[in-house]
Amino acid sequence: MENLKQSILELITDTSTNLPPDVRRAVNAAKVKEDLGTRAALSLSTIAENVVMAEENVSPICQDTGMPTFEVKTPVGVNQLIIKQAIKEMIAEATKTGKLRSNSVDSLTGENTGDNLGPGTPVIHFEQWEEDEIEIKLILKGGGCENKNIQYSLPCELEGLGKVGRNLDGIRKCILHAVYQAQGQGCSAGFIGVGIGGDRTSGYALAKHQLFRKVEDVNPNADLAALEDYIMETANQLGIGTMGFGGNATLLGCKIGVENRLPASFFVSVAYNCWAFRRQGVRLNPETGEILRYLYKDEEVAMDLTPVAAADETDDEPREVVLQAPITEEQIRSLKVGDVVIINGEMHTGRDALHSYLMDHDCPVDLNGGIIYHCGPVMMKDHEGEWHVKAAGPTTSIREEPYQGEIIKKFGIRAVIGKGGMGAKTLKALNEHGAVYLNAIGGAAQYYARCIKKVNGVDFMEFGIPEAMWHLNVKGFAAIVTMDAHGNSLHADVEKTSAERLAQFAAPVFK
Ligand SMILES: O=C(O)C[C@H](O)C(=O)O
Ligand code: SF4
Repeated sequence: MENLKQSILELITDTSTNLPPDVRRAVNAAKVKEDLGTRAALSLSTIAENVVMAEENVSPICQDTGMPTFEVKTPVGVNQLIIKQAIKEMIAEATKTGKLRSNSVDSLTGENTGDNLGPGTPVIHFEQWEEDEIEIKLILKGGGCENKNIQYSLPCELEGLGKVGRNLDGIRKCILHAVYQAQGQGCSAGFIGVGIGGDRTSGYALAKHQLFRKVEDVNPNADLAALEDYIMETANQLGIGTMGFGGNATLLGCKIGVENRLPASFFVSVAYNCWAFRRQGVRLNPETGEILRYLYKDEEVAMDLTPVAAADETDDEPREVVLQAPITEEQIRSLKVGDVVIINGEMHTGRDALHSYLMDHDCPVDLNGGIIYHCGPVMMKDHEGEWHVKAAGPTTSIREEPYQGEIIKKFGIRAVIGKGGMGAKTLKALNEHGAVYLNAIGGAAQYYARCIKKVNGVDFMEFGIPEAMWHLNVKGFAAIVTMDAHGNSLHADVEKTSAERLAQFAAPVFK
């Protein structure tokens, strides 16, 4: 097994940095579905560019490299302990070289282990099989989309859809609702794996397992194949679109599996995966551990980089405004939902640990007129001790909803950058204190890392790399105003219209 470790490291690196061909085909097809010049089409363009950059730089597609989850199958006689040890060592190695973000956090103390190892991480499932080769599959599913997983216990009642019975039509309603409730927060357009039956634990495991099916494969069960087709057709009529900006491409894949259940239980479990659908697999020689072939590399697929809107093709080109930090209240009040802003100057990262801390502490830097970026980057230190950004896309902002309004007020913040939008409390604070919410493209971690010209400093390293407060000098950082200082929220609008559309699918479809 002299090649085992190298093979596992290659698998981890490839999974994190190189989007598989079936996923690329789905993203390319989504771009064709969107109208030229729309926010959704522009976002898909950025996503495509980001995928190319990640492959070229051999760097993470998204900064959240997720919970590494391995599914390993071994022939009888192969020592699984050796494989387990090699996986752990190579996870730590890939973290050291910036292919993975340090993502393993002690749930009680909040301490980041720094090497992606700890109780429960990485996740490794072993199985024995009759075949001669070793198979290792890996999925890197980020936390933002993981948070949008949902489990339904039937029968139930769902707003807009009415009664949900223990039958195929009830399952249909749950899946549509699952896509609706994710909105853009799990970095739509997304993929879903659905598990029907099982118990609460095995139902979710089944749902996640469906994500290992190729995007294009057809369900062998005719009823489920019909349901998958129906969901693909219908979910894309909800109008949520890429990043929840509205649009025609909301769901890129739907795979449904079924297991038996207990008489008292009927679960429908849905695993939501963002567009940055990073999963790969290899077959290994059981003697040497060398890679015989990859499982999800049927052909090379280039990302569609054709421009979505030439300047003269659309009449209502979004207004582009250049902002230099610190920003004045007057500048902020002149912005409207839909404007594109290009930011130059300093911004500060801050996410869950920082927001909670700032509620009852001072801030080490002056945030007056400043910009907070909801971001947990991948960072590397060079030999001179200087920090470099390896990946830096936005994180889901709604988690900071309990704090954001008060933090804006307390520190005089003028702009909050994140993804997925925020709620009514923040919208009110934006209006009262003269601030805006800017949506960056989730998952576009290479695209944004390129805009960061210098790391000015860092505070709160004790929170761990993703949660620390990084002070970043940026140039040409583009984002879209999706909540302005006048009470307008694109997110509230899309949520309302998609809820209305969801309700149109209440009538029974399957017997
Ligand atoms: O943790 C992150 O950086 C992002 C997360 O995956 C999210 O989608 O919110
Ligand atoms: S930021 Fe978006 S693309 Fe990245 S892991 Fe989270 S949900 Fe996925």
